[in-house]
This record gives sequence, structure tokens and C-alpha cells, in this order.
Amino acid sequence: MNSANNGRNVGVGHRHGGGTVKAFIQKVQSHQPSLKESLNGEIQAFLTDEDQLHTYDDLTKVNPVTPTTVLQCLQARYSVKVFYTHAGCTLVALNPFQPIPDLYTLDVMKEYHSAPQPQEFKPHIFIVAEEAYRNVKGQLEPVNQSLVVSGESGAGKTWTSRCLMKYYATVAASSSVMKSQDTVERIERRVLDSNPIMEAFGNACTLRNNNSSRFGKYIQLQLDRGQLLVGASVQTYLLEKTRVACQPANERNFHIFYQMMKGATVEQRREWKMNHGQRFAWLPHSEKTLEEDCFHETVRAMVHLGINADRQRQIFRVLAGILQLGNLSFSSAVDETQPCNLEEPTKDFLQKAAELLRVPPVELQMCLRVRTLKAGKQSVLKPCSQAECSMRRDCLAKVIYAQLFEWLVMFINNSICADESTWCNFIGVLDVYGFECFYTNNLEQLCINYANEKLQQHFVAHYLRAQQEEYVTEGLQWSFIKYQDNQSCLDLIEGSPISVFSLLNEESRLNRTSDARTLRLRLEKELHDNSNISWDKFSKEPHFTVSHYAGKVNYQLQGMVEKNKDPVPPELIKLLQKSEDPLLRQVFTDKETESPNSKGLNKVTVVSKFKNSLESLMKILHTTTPHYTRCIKPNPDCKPLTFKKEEVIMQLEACGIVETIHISAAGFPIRILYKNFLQRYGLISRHINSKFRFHHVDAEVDGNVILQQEVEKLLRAALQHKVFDPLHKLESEKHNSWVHCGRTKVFLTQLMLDLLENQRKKIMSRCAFSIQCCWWRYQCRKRRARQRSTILIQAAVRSWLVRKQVKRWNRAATVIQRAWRKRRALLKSLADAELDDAEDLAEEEEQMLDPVAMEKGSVQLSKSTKPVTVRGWPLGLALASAPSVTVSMTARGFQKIMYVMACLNLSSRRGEYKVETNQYTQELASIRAQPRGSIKLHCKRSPLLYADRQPDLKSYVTGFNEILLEKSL
Ligand SMILES: Nc1ncnc2c1ncn2[C@@H]1O[C@H](COP(=O)(O)OP(=O)(O)OP(=O)(O)O)[C@@H](O)[C@H]1O
Repeated sequence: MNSANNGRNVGVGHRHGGGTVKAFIQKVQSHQPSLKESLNGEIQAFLTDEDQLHTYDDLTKVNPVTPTTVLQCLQARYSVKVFYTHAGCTLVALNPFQPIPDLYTLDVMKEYHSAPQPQEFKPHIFIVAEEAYRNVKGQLEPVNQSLVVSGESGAGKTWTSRCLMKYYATVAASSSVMKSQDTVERIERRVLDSNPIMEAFGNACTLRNNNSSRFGKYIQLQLDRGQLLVGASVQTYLLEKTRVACQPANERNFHIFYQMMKGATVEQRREWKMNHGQRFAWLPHSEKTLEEDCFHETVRAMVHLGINADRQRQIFRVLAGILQLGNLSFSSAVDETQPCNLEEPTKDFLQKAAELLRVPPVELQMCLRVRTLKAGKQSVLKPCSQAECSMRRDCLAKVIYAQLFEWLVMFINNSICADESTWCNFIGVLDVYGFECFYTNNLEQLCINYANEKLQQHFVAHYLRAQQEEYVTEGLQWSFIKYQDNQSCLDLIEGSPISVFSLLNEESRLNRTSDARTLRLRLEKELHDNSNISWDKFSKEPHFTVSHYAGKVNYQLQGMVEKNKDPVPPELIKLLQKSEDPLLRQVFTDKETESPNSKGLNKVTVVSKFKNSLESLMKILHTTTPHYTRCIKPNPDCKPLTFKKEEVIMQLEACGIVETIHISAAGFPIRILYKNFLQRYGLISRHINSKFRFHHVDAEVDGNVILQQEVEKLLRAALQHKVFDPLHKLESEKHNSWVHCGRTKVFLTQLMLDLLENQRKKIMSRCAFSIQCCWWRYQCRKRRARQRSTILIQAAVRSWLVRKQVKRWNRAATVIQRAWRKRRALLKSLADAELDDAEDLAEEEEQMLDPVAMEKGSVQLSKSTKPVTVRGWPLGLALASAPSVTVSMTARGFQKIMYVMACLNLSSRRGEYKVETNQYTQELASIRAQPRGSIKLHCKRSPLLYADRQPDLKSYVTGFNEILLEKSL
């Protein structure tokens, strides 16, 4: 908020508290920055559920109501194509900048109209309309209603006003069909048809809006006893008539001129002396095509309103005359005594203009170039300078257009206004310019911003009333006893005896050549006491700065007095009064001709006229029930569904939403339902006061009374244990200013919320610390127990493994022993048997031995007797004799065993080995003879890993190999 607001004196009070509360309020305000800080993060999440922001139908439900949260909520809604949101007693309407299907249809109107509780429906402009309509029906004082639609240019005011009018034209007529269908339909139609006419004449394409209303309007829809629409009346404010003769860069003139240019028939063109392709100086950007350029619609509306063909022709002729005037240009005079001449190429335009305006061309030329000065009863003619001539030309065009517009409004009023006896109530729709702050601002902006200040004051008063009503509903004993709003700013602008307006009027009325610098000095001298005005001492341009509720605006003083005078040379009025055109004659007949020399404090100036009309408007507003609709333009480029935060926040400030937020902050900006409050802060009472026990209460079961008691106890506990620092120390009675318990909600100031949050935070950290300690203790215990268990398990497993191993060894040893013993016994017996047999045989054979062979010393069996085949050798023998060289010396381990087994002629079970021996197959001569030759052992490589390893008890041969080995052994 700007310094205007900072400087504003906010005085609110407690009904029982007295003046000390002021300090508290200042405290609240001084806490505003900390409010934002403290509301970040978790508390923000508690107060506002961001994911649910778009579901908030009312901005006052956003908790806390700060510009940021309000903005977030609006953005969230806009992104899901929800364009209307309540803001307490105000409706915020975001412009979608694209037609939204099914949003304004007849069915929707009927739905809202027939709903028992339209407020329960989604926010819509039709809710506002219906509420106002029901107020009239209910005849609750004040019965008459005012719908104030505000917002900046392009925000959607005209659109909204049209919607409202269509709504009433539909619902206020629907039940009256039986009565007098023709009449009613006609009046509705006429009321609606007034829009295209006024828009054609009063709207223009500007940089900010293609269909910008260049005037303010207040339309009263008149309702009869049965609340049926029987008529309407229009009051207009501050038409921007300068646009006729001077269009800002890249902007256009009023729509009607372009409509004529584009929609005229050949005949009309001839009549209007408007050749095809003719260029008019006052019609820039005529190549641009807008949907507003619909001449036929304007003509149709004129017909419906009763503007007959003749009148239409007159109107368009006059407008064509104005366009011709625009093409006139003057050359500078040779000497000052001579009037300026018209530039040659433009002489034709003067002729055409005179013909169209039905005035003598010579007189027209004279009026434009020569000034008549009154000196007593004598008149003196004074040639005008080139600039003066142009100014007079422009002035003529402006006065004609302004009068024509006024006449049209009057005609419309005559056409749609019901007889006073037929209507008893009205619903007024006010569509005014929004707050304006441009790079250069002059009298127009001063008037517009003054009107906005007036409306803001009215709004604030109304808003405070609404706030107070909520407090009353909630049973709060608290009131805004005094809220000094923007009165000081209004005093600065319009106050008496000294104000900006009064000084401007004085300058204008005294008719002295006013100099902008002198005026600035005068303003400074007279108004330096008012904190709402300031000056930039170093600025070259004479200006003054006003701190409006919506921001600071610099107003240039150059040309302001002249604009305020808005002088119309009397010669021009007289000329027009003499016109043969019935319309012009009629329009100017009653117009007073003021002499520029005339003095007088009652001389009508722009600001005096505007102030008067605004005052009568305010009087009407004060006697009606107001309904505010704030239109917001979400982006400056009029792009569909584009939301620019900076743009919107500025408008929220300008339309006073932020101001109302500040007002709320002066009261109890935070409102929390009891149940939610206890859920969040219940721990305070549990921890601060151990005697106090918070019992969870179900709101549905026990109701708000019990909840309230719980909350009160909790608050008492919180406040008792608050350690105040000396600066913030407040007595207990002042805590009433911090918090109030309503019927369903707790109302909190920011200070109280901070206090509660701090306490909650402290308790939460204590709790967190305790939880951490417990957790660590528990973790340590658990770790230790786990270690013990691990050791135990490890020991048990190890012993089990050892036992298992030992058992296996024992078993294996037993098997081996048994097998070994068995085999040894077998072999022994075999060997013994063989030895016995052999000895017997030897003895027999010895006798039969060949002496030759004996000599040779070789064992040779007799040819007649079959040699004995030794199938196996006793193991001892085998080991000791036959393969002694190879087996005992070279073979080891498994290999050795295999040799042994081969010697023993034990068959290979799986063909792991094959023995090739030159002795075995030979027939032995004698068992005692040493086996000759060598034994070749061919081992097949086993596919089994370690199959060639001797079973080694130290090594871990397991599984199948183990079994194999065991068996082999
Ligand atoms: N509810 C809406 N739905 C769709 N389009 C809209 C709506 N409201 C406004 N618009 C669009 O925005 C444009 C500007 O709106 P409008 O002319 O009503 O603005 P304004 O506030 O009256 O501006 P000004 O003060 O310049 O007259 C309209 O021409 C229309 O296209």
C-alpha cells in the first residue's frame, strides 16, 4: 500500500476498551510485515489449503486475508475457468477475454432466479442481480438497490452491466406475459437497445480496450409494485468529448463515425458528402475492422427506440459535418490584423461542413477565424491566430458532439422512462471509469479518480457495516467505532473553502490568464498542510501529486485551468442556433451563450458540473442498498485466460480490495472454526497447564458451546503463561482486543495468532526433543539386545555345525574301518588260501621243472600244465612288490589307491581307470617271482571336480564328491 494509506489515521476502538486500543491497532499495523513472514510455511498451510484454493468461493474465507493469499486464490480459480468469486459483500469478476459457453444463457438465468437460495450456487453476476431483485421483492429498507460495477478499462464493466440488464429484462418480465405482453416486451427491448446506441456514440477503440466506454453511466431499471420492469432511465457522466477532435496515438474516434464510413449505402454517402475512399483527419485507423463497427445494429436499435428515419438522417448528417470540420486547416495570417486563411485544399471541406450542418459557409468561416469581444455594449472583432482557429474548429466539433450525445441520452430516456406513477422501486446499475494513473494525467483523470475516491468512501462505509454485521451475528462485543477513511483525500480535492477544485475554479472563474507555475505555487501555499498532496520540487513540469487510496498520481497543471473552463465561443453557439437543421437548432436552442469575459463565482466549470452530478449520484447511492462488483482485467493485452499477478494485484489495490483487507486487519483478520482451532492449538493447554485437560469434543455431538468453553480455557491458559516483554506487555483486559470467541469461530488478531503459534512451536520443539530422546534410548536398547542375540545365535550355530561335522567324521570313520577290516580280512583269507595252494603246487611242480629253464632263471610254466592266473594280490604284497617302483615311489594319494586297486584287480565301477599290465594277463610261473615290467595306468579324466582328489578330511569336499570319495574308500 502506498504512503497514502500509511499516512491514514485508522481509529478503531473497543466498545469497552477505550483509547488504549489505539496503541494495539498501531501494533497490529506495525506487525504487518511480520504477518507475512510468520504466515509462511506450515501455518499458511494450516490456514489455507493451497490445493483447495480454487474451491474458495469467498475471498474472505482465505486465511489469512492478505493480498498474496487473495491473489493466489483468484489465480487458482481463474486457471480452472472460474471467473466469479465473492469477496465478502463484493463480487470479484475476472475477465476471461473469450466467450464462455453456457455461462450467461437463459437457462442459467432461470436457474438462479428460481433457486430457493441462489447464494448457495457458484458465485455469478446473476447472484448479485438476484439478490438485489429479492431485496426489492422483500421490501426491506432501503428497498432501492444499486449495483456498482467498477474496474479499470477493459476489465469487463460494460459486459457486466449488459449481463445485469439482460437478466432483469428476462426475469422481471417473465411473469408478466399475461399482463401486457406487447408493452412489456417492448420496454425490455428498448432498455436493451439503449446499449448499442450509447456504445456506438460513447465507446471507442483505445489501447486498453477495443470497446472502451468513454463516459460513465448510471442506469435505473424501474420496477412496478409487482417488481416488473416497466422502464429505465440513464444518467451519463463525463463524456470524453475531446476524442472527437483529438485521438490519442494509436486510438480511434467514437465507433459511430467508423460505422457510418463502413456501413453507409451509396445514397447515404452522397447525402453525407462522404466519397468512397475519402480520408478524414479525425478518423485514424479506419482500416481496422472491429465487431463494434456494425452500423446496421445501431440503426436497428435507433428504430426500436423510436428514432425515426428523419431524425436518423439529421443525426448522421451532423456527424458527417463534424468529420468534414476535421479536415479544415488554417494557414497563418500575414499580419495580426488579418484573420487566418483556410488552406486551399480544405476550402471544399468548409463548404461541405456548412452544408451538412446547415449553416451559412461564410458565417462558419467567420466564426472559426474571428473572435467577438464585448466592450460594454460594443462588439469588437478580433482575428484569431492559427492555433486559435484550430482550437475553435475543435471546440465546435466537440460541442456539437457533446450536445448530440446529451440529446440522444435524453431521447433514450424519453423512450424508455416509465411514467412516475407506474414505478415505485428501482435497481440502479452504475458503470463508471476505474481509477486511472497514466504517464501524464490532467483534469479528466483528476475527475475520474475523485469519483473513485467518492465511491471508495461509500464502499468502505458499506464494508465496515457488513463487517460489523458479521461480528454481531457471531456475537462479538467489538466495533469499529471510527474508521477514518479517505476523507482527508476527498477534502483535499473537493473540500471547502480551500481545495484543489476550489482553487481551480477560482482560477477559471476569475478569467485571468493563468500560468501553470503560479497555480502550482498557489496550491502549495494553500494546501501544504494536507498530507495527501505533495510536489516534486525538482520536476520541470508544474504538477501536484495526490495520494489516492489506490496509489499516488501526478497531475500536470499545464492546460488544466483551460480544460476546467471548457470555453465555448458564443459565436459558435449562436451559429448553431441559427442552423437550418432542426436537430441542431433544437439541441442548441436552450444552450446559454456565455461570454468568455463573463465573470462570476457561479460560472459552470467542468469540475463544478462533475462535482454536482457526482453528489446527486452519491445521494442516490446513499439511499439504496449497494452491491459491489469489481471487474478485474487479468492481463493488459486482453489475452484469453492469461493471468498476470502484478497486473491483478495493482487492480485489487485500485478497486479497494486490498484496502478492505487492511480494514479487516484492523479488526480480526483471522477467523478459525472452533473445532479446527482446538485441533491445532489443543496441545497448548495440555502442556502449559498440566491440571487443565483438553478433552476432544465432537462438534456435532456437543455443539459449539462446549467447544467455545474449551477454546476459552485454552486461550486463558495461553495468555496466562505468556511471558510478555516490557514493550508488548498488555494487561489482561487488553487481550480481549486480541481475540474474540464468536458463536462458531474464534476471531484472532495477528498478534494473538503469533502468540499462539509461538507457544505451539515451543511445545512442539519440546515434544520433538522428548520424542527424540525416547527414540534414541529405545534404539540403544534395541541395538544391545540385537548384539546379544546375534552372539548367542552364532555360538549355537557354530556348535551345531561342529557337532554335525564330528558326527559325519565318526560315521565316515566307522564305514571306512568296517570296509577296510572286511577287505583286509577277505584279502588275507584269499592270500592265505592262495599261498597254501601255491605252495602245494610248487612242491609238485618243482619236481617237474625243466633244468634248462631253471638255468636261465626265468619262470616258465610247463607247456602241458595251465599256468595259474593270479586274480588278485594280497594288499601287503601288492604294495610291497609289483608296482613298487612306480606306485610307492611316484604315485600318491588317490592315484596310489588306484594302483593298489588295480593290482588287486578290483574292477572299476564307472570306468574311471583302466589297467593295462603286461603281467596280469601273463601266466605266472611262480607266485614268489617278482612281477616284471611295469603297470600302465590310464585314468579317464572325471567330469567331476575334485574327482581325482584323495578324500582329505581336512579339506572340505562336499556333496556328491564327498559321497563318491566315501564310497571309493
Ligand atoms: N464475462 C465476460 N466473458 C467474456 N468476455 C468478456 C467478459 N467480460 C468482458 N469480456 C471481454 O472484455 C472486453 C472488455 O470488456 P468491457 O468493454 O466490458 O470493459 P470495460 O471495463 O467496460 O472497459 P471500459 O472502461 O474501457 O469501457 C469485452 O469487449 C469482452 O470481449
